[in-house]
Formats: sequence, structure tokens, C-alpha cells
Amino acid sequence: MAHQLNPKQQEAVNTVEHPLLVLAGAGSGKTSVITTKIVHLITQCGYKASQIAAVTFTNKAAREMKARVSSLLGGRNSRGLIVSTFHNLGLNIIRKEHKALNFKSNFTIFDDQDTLTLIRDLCNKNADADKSELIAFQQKISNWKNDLKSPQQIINEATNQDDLAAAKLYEAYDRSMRAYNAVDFDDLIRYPVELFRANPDILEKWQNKIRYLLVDEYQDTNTCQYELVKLICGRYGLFTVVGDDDQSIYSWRGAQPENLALLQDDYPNLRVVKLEQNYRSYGRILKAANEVISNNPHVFEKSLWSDKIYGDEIKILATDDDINEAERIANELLAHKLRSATAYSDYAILYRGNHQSRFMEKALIEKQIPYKVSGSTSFFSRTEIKDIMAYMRILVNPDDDNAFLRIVNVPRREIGPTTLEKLGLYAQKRHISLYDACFELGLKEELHAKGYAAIERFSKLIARTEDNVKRGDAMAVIHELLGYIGYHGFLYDNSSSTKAAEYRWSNVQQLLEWIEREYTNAEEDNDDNPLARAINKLMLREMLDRNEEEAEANEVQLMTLHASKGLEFNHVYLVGMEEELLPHRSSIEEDNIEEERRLAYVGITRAQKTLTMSYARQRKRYGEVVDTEPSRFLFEMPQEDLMWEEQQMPQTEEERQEKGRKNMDALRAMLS
Ligand SMILES: Nc1ncnc2c1ncn2[C@@H]1O[C@H](COP(=O)(O)OP(=O)(O)OP(=O)(O)O)[C@@H](O)[C@H]1O
Ligand SMILES: [Mg+2]
Repeated sequence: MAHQLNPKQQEAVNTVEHPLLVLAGAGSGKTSVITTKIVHLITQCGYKASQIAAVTFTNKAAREMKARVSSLLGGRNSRGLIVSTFHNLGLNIIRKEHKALNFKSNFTIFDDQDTLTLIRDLCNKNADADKSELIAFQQKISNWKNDLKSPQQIINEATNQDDLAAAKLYEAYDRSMRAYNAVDFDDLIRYPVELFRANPDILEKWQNKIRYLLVDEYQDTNTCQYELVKLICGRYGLFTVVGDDDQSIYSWRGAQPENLALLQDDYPNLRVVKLEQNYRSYGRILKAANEVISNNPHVFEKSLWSDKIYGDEIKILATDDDINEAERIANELLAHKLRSATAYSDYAILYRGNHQSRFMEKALIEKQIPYKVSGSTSFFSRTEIKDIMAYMRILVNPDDDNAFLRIVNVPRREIGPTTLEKLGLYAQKRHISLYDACFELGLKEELHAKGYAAIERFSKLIARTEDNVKRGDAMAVIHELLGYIGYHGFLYDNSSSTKAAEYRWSNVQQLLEWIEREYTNAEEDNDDNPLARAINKLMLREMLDRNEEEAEANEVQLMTLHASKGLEFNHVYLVGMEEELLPHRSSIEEDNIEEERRLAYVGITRAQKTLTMSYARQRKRYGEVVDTEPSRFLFEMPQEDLMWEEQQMPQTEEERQEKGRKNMDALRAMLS
């Protein structure tokens, strides 16, 4: 299965003494270079596997890479090889260096929802306050962290009252996170960077450990991640990074394609290798992709060619509405499968936003087509999973107030909002966590007897369980806890049907299995807090991806365009090709079409053999049915390679002119 590398790829693999950037378009074998290079370093250059770290973008990609390396190494040892995401690498560093960072070993990871709750509390807003303002704050804080700015710096830089207020909020946020013994996703990168900057000895230790670093999807690293790369690689810059500026799709997380250019400044001895042969897609698909992306301005000129066959025309389905679109796609897929004797796993359905999967799933279920939705949030954003995770989090870190609030009344314990408010005030006054406040004598005087009794029952239950976890078989204790609180029955009382309840309960079982597996691993590593380690790992959604791995059976893959990065499928369906969906409305408003075009480029280049696209003429948006327009990107593709199911017949004169203008623009762009 190992293929012969072309000379350029070989050059990239052999360049070991210089920092190296591989800059190349989709499907040109960048990831293959990384995999082969790891093997080369171990077998030809005297590196131990444990001295090499490779950073990928998703856990799924990390797993695939690890498996690939192991198989290429044959019998040789790949023990200690680090292949992980930036966040997992950061988590590892924090875990090992938590003392220097002033965290307790049982620190928790807050997800976006947790941090939003915290921000809401800090702003003194109630639960149904307008979210958009809070999200804006959340985004601001995230940006500051990614730019490695401390709260103090931001406060000093503030020039008006609004800025100052936001800066103060950042400071309060930071303090609270410390108090909770918690970190957020941005901290997973920021803290290692701060740690390394402040402690040369710790940095040296890590530099000695990681002797060679490889980074995939480099175009999506942000300032903070780049800083981490620079610190780990030190002066000599023993690294290989590979990327494609045309696939940069995370600007909203602070990714800067300019980092590609920065490398040259920071490492004057940088070597650059460009790859130009695409090994993935049939000619027509590659041509369409190239033409769409040629509408973006380019810093780095690239040209991709393929010696594969030209392939079928790209089909464009015109459908009535979202439901019809889903049914049509399911039918098309089934018909294609019957005609060409393929497996379900040869197919992927890609979309712009997670919400688009709903109708798709329904249609697939009706046709009994096995499928798998992969993505970063679906499983872990389920209520039952969040509930159980909150129980787990409070067991490993009782100071986690968000977890406390999530489950204090789940299942119902008759603890009313007034009681909670008083508890909150009390804890705030005393600068302690909600959980600790439960045990203070002073609290009793503040609460009604009934409220206090309920709080006491709850806190004692947690204390008892925590104690039992420490003493013995944590998993048995957890199962017992769920039995005791009657979570199973609670699900039945709170689900729309028995079937829904069963499904939710099976999710809980699934989660417990994952926890158990991680717990056992941690125990085998003699971790002094195995449950904490297991829960933290889960918080990083790693288990969700593992679920995908198990399911890599014979199933159609459903995912967002963002999640599809780096992957490839024989037959790709790109749905919802409409204005305001792809390109997304917010990007149109912000005049950020280029990023949307890159997203379309990522989608198109996932396809190996066939590509089908669809749009709906009407779609439900925020509860309202609206008329839609086919995406401008459809008109940017070479029209001779498309097979429109329906001739585009604009209705009014105005529409006709608009269409004509679009077509002309597209044509001009193609010719230029
Ligand atoms: N020299 C080669 N000969 C034959 N096939 C190759 C060669 N190099 C890579 N491939 C195959 O081409 C496909 C694309 O490779 P790979 O995923 O490494 O590309 P990539 O540049 O990382 O793509 P993306 O930009 O989408 O991440 C894979 O199926 C890979 O096995
Ligand atoms: Mg790749």
C-alpha cells in the first residue's frame, strides 16, 4: 500500500537539517510526506520514536497517522511517538507541568458553553439574557488569549470606557478560571507558551524531549500555536510544516495564513518545497476546484495537475426545499451505489452547518442507509451527556461551579432559584466555591430550612461519592451513583417517547464505556488521578472521534466542511449550495467571501471520483420559509463540466440581469 514518492516529495522527506515548509494544494500528498518522514527519521536518521512529535488538526487524523506510521514501521517500535492535536499536546504539557503553572492536578477543562455561563455570571445577566453580547465577549477574550495578551496588558491598552469594561471582564474571567482550577481551550495553548517563556529550564526539558516536530494543516495555526512551535523547535528549527493557504478556513479562531510567510523571516535558512501533482481527484473535479479558487487573490502561486482520468460531469441537483433535497440525495446515493457496486463508506455528504444534518439523517434512516455523523460537538452537546459529564467533573474537581449548577437539580431535588441565588451570594462573599459553601455553618442561617436540607443532601451525596471514588473501584461507584439518583427513570420521565429515552440511555452507556476505557489506560500508566485524566480527555472530545473509528465500517459519512479537512472520499455530495448558506450569510455581510470560497475548495477537493452538488429553491430559515438563490460558487465552476439538472431560468428581468452579471464575472475570472 505504500506508494512511490515523487522526487519533490522525496526531497521534502530527506530535508532534515533545515526547517522545512511544504506548500502545496489539496491532495498533493502533504500528509503523506509527514507520515513517510516520521518513518524516515526513525529508520534512517537515528531518531527514537519518542523524540518525534507530529501535530494534526483532528483526533481522527492523528489516529490515522499513528496507524499509518506503525504499519510502515513494520515490527519496529513506535512507542512514545506523539501524534496529536495542538490542544492535546498542550493538555499533556499542562498536565505534566501543572505545579509550575499553579494548577492542581485535577484541573478541569471548560468548554464553550461553560465559559459562556461564566461570562454571563460575571456580567450579572440572567439565564435568558441576550446571548449575542456575551458571545461577543467570549470571542474577544479568546482573541486576546490567542494573541498572548494578558488582562493587565489589555487594561493598559484600553482607550475608552467600553474597552476598559471589556478588559476588566477579561481580568475577572481569568481570576475566576483560576479559582475554579479550570482551563479553557485557548488556555491549552496559551499556558504552555507562557510557561516556556518564563521557565527556560522547563523549556529546555521539553526541547530535549521533542527533537523533531511536524505540523500538518499548518495554514490553520494561530499566533499562539505558532509561538508554541517556535519555542519547542528552538533556534535550530528542526521542523517540517505542511500547508495550503487555499485551505485556510479557521480565521474565526485566529488562524493566520500569513504565518506561512512569517516562517521565512523567523528562519532565514528555511527550505520551501512545492508539490504540484494531485493524486486524489479525477481531472474534472480538480479543474473545477482550481477554477473556483482562482477567484481568490493569491500570495503563493500554485498549479496542480493530475494524470488521473477526466471522469463524469459534476451533477447539480435543483430541489424544492430542504426535505426534498435530503430525499433526493438519499435516492441518488442509493441508485449510484446499486449501479456501481460500491460500499456505503465510499460516500460522504458534506454541508456548511451542523443543523443541515437533521433532514439528511431522517432521509437516510427512511431508506435504511447506514450513516455516521461526525463532528466535534454532536454527541457531547447532548443533554444527557452534559449531565453525566457534569457529575464526573464535580467528582474530580468539586470547585467546578458550572458543573455544580448543571446538576444540582438534575434529577429534580426541589432546590429553587432563590436558594441557589443565596448560595451563590454566600460563596461569592466568602470567595469559595459553591460546593465548599454547602458545608459552611453560616449558610444554614441564610437559607430556608427546606432549601438547606435539600442542598445538604446533595452536597453529602457528592462528598460520599467522591470519597468512594478515591477509595476503590471508581467505575462501580459511578454506576452506583447513577442508580442512586435514578437517572434512568429521569430520562424516561423527560423524553418525548420511550424510544427517545432508550436512545438517550444508550448514549449514557456509551459514555460510561469510554470513561472506563480511559480510566483503565490512566491506571495502567500509574496516573495518580486516573478519573481526572479520563474526564479531561473526554472533555477534549477525543472519545467522540474514537467512536468514529469504530464505526469506520460500512457507513455513509456526514460532516461539516470544516470537519472534512484532510479527508478524502470516492463520492462526495456537497449539499446546500446556496447564497447565504455557502457563502454563509454572516460572511457575505462581513465581506469575507474569500474564506467561504476556500471552504468550497476544501469541499470540492475531498472528492476522488464523483462530485454531486445540490441546492434547494426554498429553505426554512429561523422558522420562516424563504426563497433561495444557487450559490455563486456554482457559477464560478467551469460550466462545460457541470450537468445542471435544471436550466437556470431567472424569472424577472432584474434577476436575469443579475444572473447575467454573475455569469460574466465568473467567466471573466476564468479567463483572467
Ligand atoms: N507519490 C504518490 N503516489 C501515489 N499516490 C499518492 C502519492 N502521494 C500521495 N498519494 C495519495 O494521494 C492522496 C492524497 O494525499 P494526501 O492526503 O497526503 O494529500 P494532502 O496534500 O495532505 O491533501 P489535503 O490538502 O487535502 O490535506 C492519498 O490517497 C495518498 O495516498
Ligand atoms: Mg493532508
